[in-house]
Amino acid sequence: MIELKNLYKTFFSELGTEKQVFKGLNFTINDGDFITIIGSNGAGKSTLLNVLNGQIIPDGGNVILNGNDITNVVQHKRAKWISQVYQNPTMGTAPSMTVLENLSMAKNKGKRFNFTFGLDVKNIEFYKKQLASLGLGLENQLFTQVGLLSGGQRQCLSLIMATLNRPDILLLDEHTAALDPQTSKIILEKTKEIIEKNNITSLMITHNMQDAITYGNRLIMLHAGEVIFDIKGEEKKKLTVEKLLEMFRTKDAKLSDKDIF
Ligand SMILES: Nc1ncnc2c1ncn2[C@@H]1O[C@H](COP(=O)(O)OP(=O)(O)OP(=O)(O)O)[C@@H](O)[C@H]1O
Repeated sequence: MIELKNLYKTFFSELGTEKQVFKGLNFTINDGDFITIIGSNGAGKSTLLNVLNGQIIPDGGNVILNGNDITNVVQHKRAKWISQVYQNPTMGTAPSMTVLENLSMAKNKGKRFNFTFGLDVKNIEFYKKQLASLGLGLENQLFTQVGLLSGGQRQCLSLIMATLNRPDILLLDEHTAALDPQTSKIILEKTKEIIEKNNITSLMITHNMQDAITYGNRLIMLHAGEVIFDIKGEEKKKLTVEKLLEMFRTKDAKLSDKDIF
């Protein structure tokens, strides 16, 4: 279980303006939750993931993982339990290394560097099986440099790499937003399969409301750094885009549709 307790975070721009993103956010993530996160630009979605992965240390409040306070644990130490796939397919993989080398590196994450990691031949069949299940031909490109792959292939590889060692928490920051609809669907389905099969606690940011409804057991909407909707279980299963929009419109007359798109 992850508890975010009374979180505060303010950013200061170079021009001296300040942006208070969180002002006392409380939020609990249960083991096995697959939470989709929607909300307008600047609502605090990425900041929330960055507080979880340790890239951003909050100004106030605590991040508690299974009863342990990890608020000030640095990002590289959290990488043992937390994996992330980013929107940009160029992040999360090393372009000048081959697919096999990237996979080997991910498999050995957190272990001491050793000079044979680039020759992880014993796992080739395992990697091939993982890649073949995507249906994008990556299993035949183990010795191709990652920089030569398409964005979709690279994002698939990032997903496989992020989940090879079954992280405790998987963070997905609009990881299919830069892909064509067909590839996006393939990766979302694979994401769902990996998460469900391994029961990985996951948070996925998306601007696609239908995807937010289709995937996961829980949907939250962030607005101005607050969770204004937290929809779970049966209620989530019955949700439609129209219902969600209606809930949003009736929540606060000051909000408009542009606040969620
Ligand atoms: N490092 C930073 N320095 C200054 N301001 C920042 C920084 N990171 C985020 N912000 C500001 O904090 C606010 C929240 O940003 P965040 O990236 O969390 O929003 P978001 O909900 O993910 O938005 P989007 O949908 O556009 O990605 C925004 O106004 C953003 O400009």
